[in-house]
Amino acid sequence: MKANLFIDGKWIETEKHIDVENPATLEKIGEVAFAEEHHINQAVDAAAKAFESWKELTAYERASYLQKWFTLIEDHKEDIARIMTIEQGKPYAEALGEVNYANSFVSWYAEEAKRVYGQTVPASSRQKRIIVLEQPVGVVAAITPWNFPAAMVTRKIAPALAAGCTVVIKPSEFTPFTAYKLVELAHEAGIPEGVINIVTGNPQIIGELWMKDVRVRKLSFTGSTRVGKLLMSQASSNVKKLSLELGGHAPFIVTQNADLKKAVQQLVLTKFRNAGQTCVCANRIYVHNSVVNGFVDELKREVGNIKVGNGLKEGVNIGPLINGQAVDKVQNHIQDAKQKGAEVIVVEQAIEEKGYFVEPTVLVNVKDDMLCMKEETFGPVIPITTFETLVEVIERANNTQYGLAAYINTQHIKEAITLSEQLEFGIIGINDGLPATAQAPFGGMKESGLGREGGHWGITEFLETKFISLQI
Ligand SMILES: NC(=O)c1ccc[n+]([C@@H]2O[C@H](COP(=O)([O-])OP(=O)(O)OC[C@H]3O[C@@H](n4cnc5c(N)ncnc54)[C@H](O)[C@@H]3O)[C@@H](O)[C@H]2O)c1
Ligand SMILES: O=C[C@H](O)CS(=O)(=O)O
Repeated sequence: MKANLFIDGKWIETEKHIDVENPATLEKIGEVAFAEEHHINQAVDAAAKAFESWKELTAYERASYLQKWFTLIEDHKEDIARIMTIEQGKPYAEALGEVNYANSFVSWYAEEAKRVYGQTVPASSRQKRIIVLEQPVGVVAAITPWNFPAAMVTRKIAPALAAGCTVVIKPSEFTPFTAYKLVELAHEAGIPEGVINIVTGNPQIIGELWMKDVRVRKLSFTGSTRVGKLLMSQASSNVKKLSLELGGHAPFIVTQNADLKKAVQQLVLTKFRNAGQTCVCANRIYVHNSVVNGFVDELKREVGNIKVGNGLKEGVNIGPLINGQAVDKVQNHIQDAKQKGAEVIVVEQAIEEKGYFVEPTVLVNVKDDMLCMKEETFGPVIPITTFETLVEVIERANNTQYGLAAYINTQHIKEAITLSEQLEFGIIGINDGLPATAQAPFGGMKESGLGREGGHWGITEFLETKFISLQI
C-alpha cells in the first residue's frame, strides 16, 4: 500500500516516506507520505480558502455531500476493514464493526447539520431585539490515534463539515491507510477541494505548525493525555478552541447484587475489544468480597475460550498490540503486579506468528499500589481487587487523574443510581460494557479531556455562538 498527501483536492508525492508494518506479522505493508513544512502549511492554506465557500452552503447541501460519503464508505466497508486489520491488527469482524460505527457518525451528522438552530431571546428593552446565531468556527486541525483508525477520524470530520468547517487532519503514522482511504472516498463523493486535507509526517512538527497558525481556529485531538497537554499548551498561544479526547482508566465495579454471568460477559466485551487497546476499557476490576470467588471462576471459564492471533484468521478474538513498546508496557504491568503479590493466571495460546501478541492474563489479589491500578495498561490484562462497602469503592474508583468511563454491574436500582451519580467519569455503563454510540455524548472529566463527541454535543464543538442586539 502507498498513500500520498491529499491537499486542495490533489494527491501530492513526497520525497520522504514512512514505512508502515503489520503488527501481526512484522512485515512492511507499505509506506505513507512524509510531509515537509511547506506541505503542512499548504494544507491550512487550502482549508482556509475552501472555508469561505463551504460555510456558505446550506446545511442541506453539506448534508447531501455527507450522505454521498456515507454511501461510498458503506460500499467499500470490507476493503476499509481489511486495511484496518492489516495496519492496526484488530480482528476483521471487529474492524468491520468499527467501520460501521465510524460511518454512523457520518450519517448522524448529515442529519444533525440541519438542526443547528439559533435562538431569539426576549429583550429587556422595548427598543431591542436579541438574536443568537450558531456559526462554524473555521479551519479545524484534527489529530487522531491508531487504536480506532476509522471512527476517530469520522467522529471529527463529520460534525466539523456538517457545521460548515473545513479540516486539516493528521492520522497516526502507525495506521494511516484507513484514514487516507476515507479521505479518498470523501473526494469521490464530490466534497470540494480543500474541505478535507490529510497529511502525515513528523507529528511534533505538524502539531507545532498548526498550533501556531492563527488560521487554525480549533484543535480536535484524540490521543494520550501527555500529548493532549502539550497541544493544549501550544494552542494557548492564540486561544484556539479545544476538543480533547484523552486517556482513561476505567473502574469496573461488581457489587454483591450483580448477575455474575452477565458481569463477566460485559467485562470480557470491554476488556478484550481491540486487545484492550481502548480508552474506555475496564482497567481496574472491583468485586465485592462476598462474590469474588464465583466471579473469578466464571471469568476463567469465559476467558478460556479466547483465541489470540492474526486478525485475518477465522475464529481469532484478539489480535496483536500495535508495537513492541506496547507489549513491553503490558509485560511490565504484569511483572510489577506479580512482584507485589498478585496471582497471575495466563490463558496460554498457541500463536504461530511473531507479531506483537500478548496472551489474555487475569491478575487476582491485586493491590492499589500496583502499576496496573494507576496507569493505562492498554492490553488484555484483567486486574481484580475486592471491596467491602459502596463508600469505599466509590472513593477508590475516583482516586485517579482520569475520568473517562466507569462500569457498574448490579441488579439493584438504588446501587446503580448512587454509584452513577457519585462516580467522577463522563461515561457510565450500567450492566453495559460497550456504551459508545453516535447519538450520545462521548468524553471525559479531569485529565481525560475537554468537550464531547457524538450527539448534538459533538457538532456544538465546531460552532461559535454569536449574540446580535438590534436597536429598532
Ligand atoms: N478519549 C478518547 O476518545 C480516546 C480515543 C482513542 C484513544 N485515546 C487515547 O489515545 C492513546 C492511544 O493513542 P496514541 O498512542 O495514538 O496516542 P498519542 O498521543 O501517542 O498519539 C495520538 C496522535 O497524536 C500524534 N502525536 C504524537 N505526538 C505529538 C505531538 N508532539 N504533537 C502533535 N501530535 C502528536 C500521534 O502521531 C497521533 O496521531 C491512549 O492514551 C488512549 O486512551 C483516547
Ligand atoms: O478508544 C477509543 C474509542 O473512543 C473507544 S469507543 O469505540 O468510542 O468506545
